[in-house]
Amino acid sequence: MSGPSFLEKWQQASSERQSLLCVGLDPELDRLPAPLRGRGPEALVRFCREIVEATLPYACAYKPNLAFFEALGPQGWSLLREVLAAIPPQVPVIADAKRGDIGHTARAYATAIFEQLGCDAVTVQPYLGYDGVQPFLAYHEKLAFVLCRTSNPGAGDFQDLLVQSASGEAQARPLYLAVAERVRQWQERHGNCGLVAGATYPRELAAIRERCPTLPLLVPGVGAQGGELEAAVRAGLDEHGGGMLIAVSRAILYADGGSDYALAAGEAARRLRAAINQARGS
Ligand SMILES: O=C(O)c1cc(=O)[nH]c(=O)n1[C@@H]1O[C@H](COP(=O)(O)O)[C@@H](O)[C@H]1O
Repeated sequence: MSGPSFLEKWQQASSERQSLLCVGLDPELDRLPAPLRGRGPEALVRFCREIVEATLPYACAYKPNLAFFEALGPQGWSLLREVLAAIPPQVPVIADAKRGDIGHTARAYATAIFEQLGCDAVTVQPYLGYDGVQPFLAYHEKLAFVLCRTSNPGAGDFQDLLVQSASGEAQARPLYLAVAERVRQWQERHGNCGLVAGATYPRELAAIRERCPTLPLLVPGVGAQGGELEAAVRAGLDEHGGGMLIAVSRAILYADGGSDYALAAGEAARRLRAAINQARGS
């Protein structure tokens, strides 16, 4: 029998901790705090585990970005597993992997992330269309966050291009809104979709929320990327004052570069949760 779904874990963790904060785990060897620097990959695992312990009271989810573990070489995957083992099973984990490929390759990616790593959700890109995402959605208890309007400076290069459906029925709209509309249709069929929308673009985030009133939104870009927290929260909330995860990595991980790093990370997470809740009006 399978355990609780991503949605069940997220709702439980979010309401228990009164939190929409998702802590991003993006560790880099040369950014480790002074007491751990130069002590090898095991120090990186220790760092992540201490960050998890310190932020746990304030987090509704964790989001390790696989790139930072893959960058460690052949050991990366097992180091990631050691980090994941420190996250209590009732707290959901989103593998930030930004996968997407032709169907049978996407199936292999989904197996790796959901069955081998045991993560509860994943980030995917929609460029290949439905059959590139469907293998992830086939895991009913998991969730796929589809990139919609990303947080980076080049986000608009493609995502803002105006597109029209081949039949010409719908009005031309930016590609990111066409993605949002399509993912809303996938959601009706599968029930386990979400969207990624950057906090750095609150206007676009609001347009996505308007078209997708009930889809879970994963919202990175607050902190190191300069996204304005209050504007993002207001733009992304659903009608129940939730429905989003504000994902923050560096502003928590590197809140202090000295020996107080874990304490400082916990304090940064506590403040972020409070600021998010203030913007929610709760
Ligand atoms: O999918 C993501 O999480 C993501 C999408 C996006 O549009 N922008 C974005 O920054 N991210 C990820 O979110 C994290 C942001 O990290 P910080 O800027 O340090 O909080 C990184 O792991 C990014 O890869």
